[in-house]
Amino acid sequence: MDDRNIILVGMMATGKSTVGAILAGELDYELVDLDAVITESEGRSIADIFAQGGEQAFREIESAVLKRMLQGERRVISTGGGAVLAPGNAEVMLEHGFVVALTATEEAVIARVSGDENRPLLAGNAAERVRSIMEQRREAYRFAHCTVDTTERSVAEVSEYILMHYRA
Ligand SMILES: Nc1ncnc2c1ncn2[C@@H]1O[C@H](COP(=O)(O)OP(=O)(O)OP(=O)(O)O)[C@@H](O)[C@H]1O
Ligand SMILES: O=C(O)C1=C[C@@H](O)[C@@H](O)[C@H](O)C1
Ligand SMILES: [Mg+2]
Repeated sequence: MDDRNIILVGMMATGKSTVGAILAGELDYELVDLDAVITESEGRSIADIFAQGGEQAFREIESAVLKRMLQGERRVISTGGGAVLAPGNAEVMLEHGFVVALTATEEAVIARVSGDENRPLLAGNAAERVRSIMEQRREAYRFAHCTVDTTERSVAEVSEYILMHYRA
């Protein structure tokens, strides 16, 4: 058994936060939810950061917090859906832990985000936005050490699958 961090990446609503909490409990690792750390350290919501500084400002904060959180071990780090986008972030994640990409079909993502108002990038027609973002990010999560499709799996099954690969 090693002490490597586990880093979860993937599109919005693929279950990074939910599965991260289960993994951290199973391994007795520290849970780091990047969106939550950003909100707490900034003292404002993600929606406010986007509204006040635009997506670019959010990405700069996100990259700085990510790099800070990777300086440690025995952590499960649930990243935000776009944390893989800034240049260099994928490399730094691969260097500091076991990176797992969670995927789901467009239909599953749309169903899971319906009624949730907390995602500024989905403002307007959420289904259309999900389709367009998934198209743009088609390649963005491929760098991970391991990929798990969450569409037909419960969060418990996803966690178990990740643990099996992490321990292998
Ligand atoms: N495997 C799954 N099966 C069914 N529902 C799921 C699954 N994984 C997550 N969900 C549900 O989808 C919603 C979003 O999950 P969660 O917040 O964990 O996603 P996320 O990847 O952290 O999203 P974000 O990138 O926006 O932070 C929650 O309601 C959660 O219960
Ligand atoms: O996919 C994205 O770009 C985002 C996902 C969320 O986790 C938040 O980090 C934010 O809403 C942006
Ligand atoms: Mg999350």
